[in-house]
Amino acid sequence: MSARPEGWVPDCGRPTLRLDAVDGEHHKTLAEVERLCRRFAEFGLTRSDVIVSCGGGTTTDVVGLAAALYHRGTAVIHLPTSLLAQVDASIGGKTAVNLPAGKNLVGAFWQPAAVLCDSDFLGTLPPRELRNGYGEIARCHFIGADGLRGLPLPEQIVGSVRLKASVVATDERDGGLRHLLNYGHTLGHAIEKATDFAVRHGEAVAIGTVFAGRLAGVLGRVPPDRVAEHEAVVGHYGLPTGLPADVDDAALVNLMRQDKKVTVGLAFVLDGPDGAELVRGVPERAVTEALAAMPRAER
Ligand SMILES: NC(=O)c1ccc[n+]([C@@H]2O[C@H](COP(=O)([O-])OP(=O)(O)OC[C@H]3O[C@@H](n4cnc5c(N)ncnc54)[C@H](O)[C@@H]3O)[C@@H](O)[C@H]2O)c1
Ligand SMILES: [Zn+2]
Repeated sequence: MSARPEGWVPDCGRPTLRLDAVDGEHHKTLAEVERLCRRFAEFGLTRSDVIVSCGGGTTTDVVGLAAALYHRGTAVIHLPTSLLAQVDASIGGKTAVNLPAGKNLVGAFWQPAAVLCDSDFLGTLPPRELRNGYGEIARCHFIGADGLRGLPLPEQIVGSVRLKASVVATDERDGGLRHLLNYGHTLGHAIEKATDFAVRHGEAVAIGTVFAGRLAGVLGRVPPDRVAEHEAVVGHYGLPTGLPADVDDAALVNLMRQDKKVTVGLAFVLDGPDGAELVRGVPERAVTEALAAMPRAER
């Protein structure tokens, strides 16, 4: 959460240090990690203590990395307060900060001792931030949790967390199955970069999910009704289904080539007869064709 004056901290019967985190991508830095660790040391925090993060995904990422590094690993509990952090960022043990060269370039795997998702926090979330979190919930439909539409929000959170936790339990270090969580993310990341992050992550993933369906259709991996289901699911959550007006298809293709899943050519997590899987070496022709057919937001 943004810097605030001293507020209420529950009495846990132990000496407690409360630190105000400064959130947002610009503060997801090693300098912020160092600032926190210095304060931990001044306070006398030991490895048998526990660090509690409370905030959106930028906060759980920074505090999680500080916890991973302090005394080579101190227990951390996350209290995520944005929908995106509840369904995604706080789960799975990835922590990271940004460098000028790119997002999340310095990090560590550090599993939280617990994650407590309290949907009451979401009552103050701006509508666009809420919708942003729905982008990650929407993509769950195609990677193993297809019954979340229409459920009450707490159940959607539980379903998304359960799915992510089960994938991470099978592949904690991102060696294979964890790729599935990147459904919709190849184009999503490209859209974020092409728009200089004016399109929020969850919105970009939503558009990327529609595209993943269309690309799977072009490649003959899924029938037309399954392609249409992508647009229907994303639209159901009130998320954008079309490309932003001003982005150039060729620029998007170039950005997608730089995706970290790619070794050669273009790679996507795509639906198919056996469910979603990572598909490498997707022909550029097919990508261009699917992009050209995407709906576009009006200028
Ligand atoms: N570690 C992972 O596995 C993982 C996964 C997905 C995303 N992430 C990271 O998560 C970050 C995005 O998370 P985010 O969308 O939560 O961003 P964020 O932390 O910037 O929070 C978004 C905005 O919501 C506000 N906010 C948060 N909780 C609020 C509340 N309860 N009421 C009112 N306002 C509130 C914040 O002040 C901020 O302005 C990115 O940096 C991304 O890289 C990490
Ligand atoms: Zn994501």
